[in-house]
Amino acid sequence: MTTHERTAELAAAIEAVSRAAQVTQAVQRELVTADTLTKKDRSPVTVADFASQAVVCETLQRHFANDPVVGEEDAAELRDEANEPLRASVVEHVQRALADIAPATEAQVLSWIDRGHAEGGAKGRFWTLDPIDGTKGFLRGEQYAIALALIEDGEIVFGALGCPNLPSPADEGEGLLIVASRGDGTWMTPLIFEGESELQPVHVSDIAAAADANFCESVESGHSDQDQSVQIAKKLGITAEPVRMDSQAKYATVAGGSAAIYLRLPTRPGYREKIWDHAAGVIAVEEAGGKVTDVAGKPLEFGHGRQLEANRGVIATNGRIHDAVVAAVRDVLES
Ligand SMILES: Nc1ncnc2c1ncn2[C@@H]1O[C@H](COP(=O)(O)O)[C@@H](OP(=O)(O)O)[C@H]1O
Ligand SMILES: [Mg+2]
Ligand SMILES: [Mg+2]
Ligand SMILES: [Mg+2]
Repeated sequence: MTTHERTAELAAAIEAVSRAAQVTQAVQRELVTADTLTKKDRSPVTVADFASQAVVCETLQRHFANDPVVGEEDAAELRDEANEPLRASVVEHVQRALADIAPATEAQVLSWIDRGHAEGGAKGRFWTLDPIDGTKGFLRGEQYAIALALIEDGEIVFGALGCPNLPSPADEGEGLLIVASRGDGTWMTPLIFEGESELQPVHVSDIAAAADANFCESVESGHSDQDQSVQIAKKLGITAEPVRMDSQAKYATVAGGSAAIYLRLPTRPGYREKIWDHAAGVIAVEEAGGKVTDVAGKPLEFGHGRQLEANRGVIATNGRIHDAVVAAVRDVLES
């Protein structure tokens, strides 16, 4: 990183996300089997989700005791007597991930998960956490992310996005970790590494014509309208097939320049995007030189609580082609 601001946040976030990734990768190795998909068994991702949130919240609490966390999960379901086996599995994975810190008790694990209950809002400082973004990708053994961002007075100022199944930028280590700090830039490093790793700067693609873009979108047609995206791509003269991937790995892909467009087109009018599904990815793209708005071309507003109440959908681009993409989206959505 080039400046000396937010170095404490950087250290805490790297620790939190890489510890959480150790947990999610262990769960994927040990609990996700060929049967998981065919039996529609969601228990592995449930264990990984809760354990990841516990580990990130413990780490944040150790570094920034007073910072609230707006996390996707809470422990209510885990406290249910019927869920004793699930709870035991979560506690065991958290204990392993924090073995060098302290022997964690069940009560502590549940209380760390519950630290994610904050409401967010327009004033003050809070973290937002998606302990596993792309739960469907996790179960398929495809892309998922651990997404953590810091918001101050409604503005994202720092983000860390761990993508265990994206390629590492080094021979050492597994997975990709993207970090971004407002006004400073975006960097990448191996997500899990032995020894010291360098942060390398990340930049968006420099294409100037939308027709030359690769675009990415969700694997899930229920999360983003894939019929409309075909029409938008056609209008822009894009001939490349869409790159479909789960999670905020899409933002990482735009930040790193492998794609110049990420489209998320509303599938139903009532849905509101969640802040933890976007904050870390948005700052990664913006600080890499790109631009992010909603489908109407308005900036995303992170100061309205747990949801993006003032926005619909998302358009992320390399910046240079943003206006052309917004215009094409408007034409298709209005037709
Ligand atoms: N109808 C909908 N429209 C848009 N996003 C939705 C949605 N229903 C669920 N999601 C969100 O889509 C996220 C995954 O995004 P993607 O499809 O890009 O991988 C989910 O995050 P989780 O997997 O953390 O629950 C969930 O919050
Ligand atoms: Mg999510
Ligand atoms: Mg999630
Ligand atoms: Mg979810």
